[in-house]
Amino acid sequence: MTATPTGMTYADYLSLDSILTAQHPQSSLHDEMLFIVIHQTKELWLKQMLHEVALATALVRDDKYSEAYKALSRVSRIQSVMTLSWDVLATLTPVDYSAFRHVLGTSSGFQSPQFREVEYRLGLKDPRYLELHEGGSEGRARLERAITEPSLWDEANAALTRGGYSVGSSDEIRAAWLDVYRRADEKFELYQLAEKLVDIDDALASWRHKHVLTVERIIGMKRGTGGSEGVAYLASTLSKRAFPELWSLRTEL
Ligand code: HEM
Ligand SMILES: N[C@@H](CC(=O)c1ccccc1NC=O)C(=O)O
Repeated sequence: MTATPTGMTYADYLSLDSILTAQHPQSSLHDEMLFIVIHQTKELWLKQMLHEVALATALVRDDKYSEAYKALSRVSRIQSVMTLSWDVLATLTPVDYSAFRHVLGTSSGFQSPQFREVEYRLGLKDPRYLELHEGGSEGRARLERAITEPSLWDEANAALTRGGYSVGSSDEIRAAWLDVYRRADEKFELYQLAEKLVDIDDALASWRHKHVLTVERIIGMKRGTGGSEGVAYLASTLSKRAFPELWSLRTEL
């Protein structure tokens, strides 16, 4: 292989010096490295998901549906990889995790601004989670923007309005999407958009299921480091839906 004319190397391009020196285990225990790498990988995938969701939201706003489907399909494939990665973490045994769990202090997935931003950008805007992020921090500022700006679901419903539907209440939103599903042949652009959104909600629920199952496998019914009840709290999030009307309308089909 010849060098590129710019002199750019693999290590330069990927900032390997930064990312491969960013693992700082707080114990000398072997398995803590796995815990760190799994979580750092997750944050990189969340970053890519936010990048795709932002693009898809703008494309839906501009009625560029087939380009939006590409970004949305990529989001659900990333979610599949994240769900599969629970199987790697499940090799961490309860005894091996409890040996270093104390170094985590009160840190927790609760404090991941990117996870919450994904929820907010999709349309799941629960303001109670804002308080978990320190006022004035970069994460808090991002979440405040995300909760204010139109979500992917807001833009999908705005597309319905442009298509002549009225979407003032949840009942109207469900009735409008129900009509799209019943007339999928004519309304194929909106119909396909809706099914891409269901793919994402479905994949998010699968990720949540695997999280709660893996957590029960590793810490049983212990409380979470973030202060929640643990498994009971995570189980309570399983019914969350970013696009609830796309689920409830199915009873009518
Ligand atoms: C040993 C492994 C893990 C355990 C025992 C665990 C446990 C928990 C618990 C108990 C909570 C509730 C908050 C709390 O009280 O701390 C939580 C929240 C969370 N965890 Fe984990 N977790 C683990 C690994 C992971 C991994 C690998 C990810 C991401 C890939 C993750 C992402 C999250 C997120 C995003 C939340 C917030 C969820 C929400 O509010 O809906 N966790 N985790
Ligand atoms: N809540 C977990 C700890 C945990 O999940 C965590 C702690 C620090 C950094 C990342 C974590 N996991 C979720 O993103 C526990 O209760 O053991």
